[in-house]
Amino acid sequence: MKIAIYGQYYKENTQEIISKIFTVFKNYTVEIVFESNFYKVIEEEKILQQPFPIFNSHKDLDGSFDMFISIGGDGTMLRAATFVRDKNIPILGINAGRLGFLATVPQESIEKLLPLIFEKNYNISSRTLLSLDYEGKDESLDNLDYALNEITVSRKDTTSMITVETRLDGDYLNSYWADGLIISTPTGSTGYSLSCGGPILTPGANSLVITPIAPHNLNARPLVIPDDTYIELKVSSREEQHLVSLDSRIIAVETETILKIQKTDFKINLVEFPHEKFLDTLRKKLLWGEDKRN
Ligand SMILES: NC(=O)c1ccc[n+]([C@@H]2O[C@H](COP(=O)([O-])OP(=O)(O)OC[C@H]3O[C@@H](n4cnc5c(N)ncnc54)[C@H](O)[C@@H]3O)[C@@H](O)[C@H]2O)c1
Ligand SMILES: Nc1ncnc2c1ncn2[C@@H]1O[C@H](COP(=O)(O)OP(=O)(O)OP(=O)(O)O)[C@@H](O)[C@H]1O
Repeated sequence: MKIAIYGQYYKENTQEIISKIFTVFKNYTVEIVFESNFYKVIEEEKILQQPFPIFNSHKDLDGSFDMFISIGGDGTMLRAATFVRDKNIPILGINAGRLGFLATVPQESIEKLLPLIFEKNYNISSRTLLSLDYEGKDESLDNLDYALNEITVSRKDTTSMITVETRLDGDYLNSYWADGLIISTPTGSTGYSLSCGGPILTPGANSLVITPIAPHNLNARPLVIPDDTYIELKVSSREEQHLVSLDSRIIAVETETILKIQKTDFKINLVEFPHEKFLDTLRKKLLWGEDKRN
């Protein structure tokens, strides 16, 4: 099995996590390839007993890889998706972070759960993504014009609200007067959208959520729409530019630009183990099980 390993940070517990992974791997035939920046740091820390091959960018990943292991929190998982892109390589998230909604394997369970990938005892949770297009698209996007969690428009360099004219399949929906607007996938529904009052969607729901950020149209509420809807947003503002975010990445765009948002034709596959399924994560991470009355 050929496995890519990626992490954004080296912290005091990274060595222990890598050592647990290697303890499992030594029982199987595994070809390990590290992401180059992560490899540089762990080499400096001298925790590897032999050299390993590296990959530098998404271009170095191909169909020969069976699995992509992300060591970190949800932010690292979002970055992992930018390496994997449309390559269909399943991503397994080891949670070295805090919440770990997407990175579902706790450090303590590495030795128990990792062997399951070799026994093929896991499910794939396919996640919908959103793509962004507009005339004069920013080159800095470097083809990273899609989001696993959400695409958001928001105000820039002003405390004044922006107006977000919104069309669904060409039909006028509303002009939100707000700090911004979130278009969220089911995956992103437990992220920013949730903080703004949006509903939680299970990963398999074929829907998207449009959630305004602090709307002054007090009647405006989060709206669930089919995920094959073609969404157009046009922001008006006192400023010349507004912000557009795709997950953790952010760019400035001229106001009055028509932003075209739709579902991508590929998905990101997350590895899901028994007992670490979405519904378990909901109860554990959003503390639903903490109400002692039931
Ligand atoms: N007010 C908010 O809630 C708010 C504001 C901005 C961004 N975000 C979220 O943060 C994401 C970017 O992550 P980052 O690491 O760069 O920022 P960050 O460091 O500010 O982390 C944001 C938090 O959101 C959590 N998170 C991310 N994706 C999630 C998901 N799908 N379900 C549940 N929780 C999730 C992370 O665990 C982390 O605790 C964005 O995609 C957005 O969803 C949330
Ligand atoms: N490779 C790693 N080794 C050890 N700890 C890590 C590693 N990557 C991340 N962490 C820890 O997790 C924290 C958060 O990481 P990350 O930015 O990936 O997630 P996040 O978006 O903040 O989400 P979460 O709430 O899940 O932590 C880091 O500040 C660090 O403490």
